[in-house]
This record gives sequence, structure tokens and C-alpha cells, in this order.
Amino acid sequence: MTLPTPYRLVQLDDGRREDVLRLDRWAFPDAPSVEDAEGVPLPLDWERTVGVVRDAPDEAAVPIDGAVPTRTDLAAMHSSYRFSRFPVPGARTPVAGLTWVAVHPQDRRRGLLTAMIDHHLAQCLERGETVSALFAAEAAIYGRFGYGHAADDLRVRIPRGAALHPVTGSDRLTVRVEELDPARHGGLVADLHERAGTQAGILRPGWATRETEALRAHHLSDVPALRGGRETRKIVVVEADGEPRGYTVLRRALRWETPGPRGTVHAGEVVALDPAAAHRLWSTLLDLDLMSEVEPFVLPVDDPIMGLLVDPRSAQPRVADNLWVRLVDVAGALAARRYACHLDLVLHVADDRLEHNDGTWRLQSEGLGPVHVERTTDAPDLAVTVGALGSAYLGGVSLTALAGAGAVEEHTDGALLRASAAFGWPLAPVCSWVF
Ligand SMILES: CC(=O)SCCNC(=O)CCNC(=O)[C@H](O)C(C)(C)COP(=O)(O)OP(=O)(O)OC[C@H]1O[C@@H](n2cnc3c(N)ncnc32)[C@H](O)[C@@H]1OP(=O)(O)O
Repeated sequence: MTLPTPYRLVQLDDGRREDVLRLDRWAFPDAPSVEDAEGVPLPLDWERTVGVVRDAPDEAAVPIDGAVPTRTDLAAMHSSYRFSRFPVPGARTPVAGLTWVAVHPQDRRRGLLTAMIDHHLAQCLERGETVSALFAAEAAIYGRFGYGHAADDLRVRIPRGAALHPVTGSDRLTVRVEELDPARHGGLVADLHERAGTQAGILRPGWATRETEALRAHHLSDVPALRGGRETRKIVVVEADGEPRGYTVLRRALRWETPGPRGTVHAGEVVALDPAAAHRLWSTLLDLDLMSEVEPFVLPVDDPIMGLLVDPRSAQPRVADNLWVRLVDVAGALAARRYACHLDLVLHVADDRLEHNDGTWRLQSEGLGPVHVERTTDAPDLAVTVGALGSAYLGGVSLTALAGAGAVEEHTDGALLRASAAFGWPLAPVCSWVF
């Protein structure tokens, strides 16, 4: 879709930092103001950051030679993170993480987002990124553009002192509780986070790494205006013989109520490399003085905590949608991942946005081995929308479940069962940080 008059796409750069922050705050009223964000690193990769400007007469400027001066206001923007090693089932592949999508309230519902999405998808193809992934601010926005809801994350609120099943070796580990210092802890966080993305040699799909210095710096920055009355960031590190095995970054919030203190531990990623480290980390979080509960943010739905808790109901588990996935190049994306068992499937894909995806494909794979994808004129075993295929892509949403909602149709008996088994994956997909 092309932009309506008087809008046009422009490349953004650091010179428009203030405009970007202002627009972000218009779109997200809880974002930091320009003043509050002073000195805070922006996570943006400017080469991948595009704006939509509105040319308007500038009443404040003095006309020269009778010419009417114009100003170019930033009406909308989007950016993307480059995930060059994004984990998909059994492999890593380049993925674009669409982010910072914002349209000024005065310019909404005129097709600016639609034009930006078309631009983004074209850029993905140029860059060889066969998949685009995102977190949706509102769940109803992105389905129309071919994104499918591909992962959930677990939200829990665990009461202080909740009993955990014992894990051998947990009590031999040591714990450090410290003020978070990006210079001192940044390397440890990046290293453990990356390593925790693999369990028993199996990659967790969606476990994106913060690949740039800007993203890592932004992750550990601490903007006073965004603390919401909570303390400065602390880090808990679990070690075995001086070697870090797990961490979480947290803030405590404390209210004095009648008859006494009521505190919440707000933890970010709770990352552990083994069961003993997970047990030690959770035991520490669940035993902080003056606190009454622990509220971690963004856990995998199969996080060890649900197996550790003696009473999982006490955690009040809920799920929230995590990653949304758009296959930008269906053939490339299907070939980039691995399949849990042998598969020979003819798949009809409906994509009304990207014509090169629309049509029938043969997908062949030996279990966990090489994959071959080609166009075919054979009759399809299954018919899917590109959004449904995006949902199934990371292995967390079953094609059979999608068929139950009418997004997948079976044309050959048994094809749905075989394809669902092959597309599934032993670890639930999740991205542990919202981008
Ligand atoms: C990956 C991320 O960064 S997620 C962050 C997204 N940003 C936000 O939520 C910030 C606040 N909102 C906004 O900035 C804007 O309203 C946006 C980006 C959500 C939408 O931008 P717009 O330019 O208004 O969208 P656009 O005009 O292209 O709308 C396209 C279609 O999507 C629909 N749509 C747009 N926003 C929404 C929404 N929030 N919920 C449901 N439908 C929506 C429109 O109605 C339109 O439908 P139609 O084609 O049937 O007419």
C-alpha cells in the first residue's frame, strides 16, 4: 500500500532522537519523556528505523521571498532488530524483530501502519530475513498482516515461602544479592542468557539474544521516571564454586498496610542453567524479608518453576501472548527449521499480501535432518493461511489445534496428525524479553 498525501517515508537517524521519543510518548503514554530519557541509551538500530513524515506549513517560521516555509512532523515510525541467530526449531536463522511501531493519534487509521508493514516486509526480503517476529501491543492489530500468534508466556504471582520440591545440589550453591551494575554484570547476564537458550542440547525456539551493544545497554539501564515507586535494580546471582549458574534482575516494592508490610518482588528473566540453580534462585526470591509475593515477568510456559512448586495453583498461573510470527518467505522459512520426525507433505498456503508465498509447496524432511521445499502442482494434503503457518512455525501451537479453529484444512486423511507431530517441538517457544 502507498502512503496517502501528505505523508512520505524517510530514513531516521540519531539526529531525530527527540522527535522519536516524543512520538513514542504520544503512542505509548507511559513511555519516558524526552527529559526523563536524557542520557538513556536508545536500543534502536538507526539503519533499520524508518519514519513517516507529514509535510505541513510552518506558521511559526518567517517566510523568505514569499515562499511558505514547511515543517516535516514525524507522524509515524517503525524499527526492527536484527536477530542474525534467532532460534527456530532445531536451527538458527536470520529474523527481523519488528518494534517501536507508533502512529501519532492525529494520524491514525489512514493506512500509515499498513504502508509501514509493506515496507518492513519488503526490507526483510531484501535482507534475507525469511521471518518477521514481534510483540503485539494489542492482539487484534497484526493478524490482518499475516502474523500468527506463535508463543505464549507464563505469568505467575507466587506467595512468599511457597514450598518447592527439593533438588539435589541446590544447598551447595551460593547466592550473591547486589546492586545491578551494567559494567560489572552485563557480561554475566549476556552469557548466561545465551546459554540458557539451550537445554539438553535442544534450542528453545524464540529465545532471542540481545545482539547489539545498544540493546544490552538499554536492557540494564535504570530510568528513575520508570521505576514506579520501586527501588533501583538489584541482581541475584547463583554460583557453583564461583561460577555463575543463574541470575535474575529485580526490584522490590514495599507498602505498609495494616497490620504490616506488604511487598512485591518484581523479577525480570529468571534464568538458570540447571535444576539446582533454578531451585536456589527461586528459593532466594521466595524468601526475601518484608515481601509477600514474587511476580516474575515473561517465563516460558514450561518454566521449571511449575514443576518445582508443591502447589502450582498457589502461583495463580495465567498466560499472555508472547511472539507473533510472519513468514515473509514461506519456502525459505520452512527450510530454515527442523522437523521432529519424517515428513512428506503438500501444503497449500494462502497469502493475500505476499504473492510469492501464495500457492502449493512440497515440504520433505527426514526427522531432524535436512529439509527440501519446492513448489508443486500436486494436490495439497493440508491447506493453511500464512498466519496459521506462522503460529505453528516455532513448534508451540499445534496444526491440529489451528484446524479446530478453521485456519487449517485437512485434504488427505492422517496428514494433520503427521504434520502436527513433525511441526511440534520439545521446548515451548518464548522470547524472555519484550522488544
Ligand atoms: C510491534 C510493535 O511495536 S506493537 C506496537 C503498536 N503500537 C501501538 O499500539 C501504539 C498505539 N497505536 C498506534 O500507534 C496505531 O494506532 C497503530 C500502529 C496500532 C495502528 O496504526 P494505523 O496507522 O492507525 O493503522 P492503519 O490505518 O494502517 O490500519 C490498518 C487496519 O488495522 C486496523 N487497526 C489498526 N489498529 C488497530 C487496533 N489497535 N486494533 C484493531 N484493529 C486495528 C484498522 O482499523 C485498519 O483496518 P481496515 O484495514 O479494516 O480499515
